[in-house]
Amino acid sequence: MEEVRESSAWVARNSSHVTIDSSGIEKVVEKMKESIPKVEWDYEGIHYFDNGPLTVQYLFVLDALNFCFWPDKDLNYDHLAKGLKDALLNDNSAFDADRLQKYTGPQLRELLKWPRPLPLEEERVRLLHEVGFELERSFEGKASKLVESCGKSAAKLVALVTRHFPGFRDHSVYKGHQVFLYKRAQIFAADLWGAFKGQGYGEFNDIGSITMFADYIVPAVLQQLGVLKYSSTLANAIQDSSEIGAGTEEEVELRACSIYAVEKMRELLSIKSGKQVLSVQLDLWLWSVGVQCPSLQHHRTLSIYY
Ligand SMILES: Nc1nc2c(c(CN[C@H]3C=C[C@H](O)[C@@H]3O)cn2[C@@H]2O[C@H](COP(=O)(O)O)[C@@H](O)[C@H]2O)c(=O)[nH]1
Repeated sequence: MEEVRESSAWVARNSSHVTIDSSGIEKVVEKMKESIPKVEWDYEGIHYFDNGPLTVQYLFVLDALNFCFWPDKDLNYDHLAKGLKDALLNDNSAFDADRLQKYTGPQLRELLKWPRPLPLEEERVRLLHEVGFELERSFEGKASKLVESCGKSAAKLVALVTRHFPGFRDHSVYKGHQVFLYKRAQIFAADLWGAFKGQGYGEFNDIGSITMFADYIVPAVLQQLGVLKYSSTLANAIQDSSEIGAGTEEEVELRACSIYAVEKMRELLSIKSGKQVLSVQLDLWLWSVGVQCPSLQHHRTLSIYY
């Protein structure tokens, strides 16, 4: 994940609209260093888990669709995770590679028991087809084969996922520089690690190489904590819920500066606590804080990446 770290650091150095406040980082770390918040994966109890390959298939489908919930004010991540879980409990072949290639928008809605079109529904369906097609073509239809071929390396898994599945290639060109953010590919590795508790399909020797997952919740939490500071124009745009275009400087800075800031928090926390802290742990904590704060104002970008 060096390319994610390096390119995010480049954005942070050249940023125009978002700045990272090192005194804000110090304050947060000072408060956290005695007891590093440990958030259980699936603390919500909404994910499918059977300790086997079907869980891997479930998590891959989940993360293929893990983006852009906000345009429907009642929809959130929990509906997706729980909806896909119930679908699988009802029909354990629902995510077979051949079935994934055939879903239509209305069928996906029905599967998730959602009464109206999903945000970016056509894209969601297209990405499901892509996952089914490529799993069938290269991995015997099974996401578990994809994971098995990574030799317990999360970095290899992210590389393989982004190489085979164009929908996971979450990157941007910022001031002429290619920036890699890879939110859904990285969260897939983290979800495996969390669900399988670092064993079996979730065993990765390099889980520390994963960065935080640049979504629309964590940047808002970092801003509230005083870690990120926004220009007044950007702060107003977020406050007014104005849409921020995908690939704009503002959008890339919000995401890349979040990655860089969490890396800095992790480094400082590891030094101050004398324990190795993972970005995944910090992410899960920050995200859980954010989703429990209904008044949190986040940036609004129409994107298939997060
Ligand atoms: N950085 C980060 N972003 C995350 C997650 C998760 C869920 N991870 C689960 C896995 C195990 C745990 O127990 C978690 O439940 C979703 N998201 C993002 O949030 C946004 C949705 O928000 P809202 O519209 O309010 O539901 C959307 O961009 C979605 O992609 C995370 O962990 N980290």
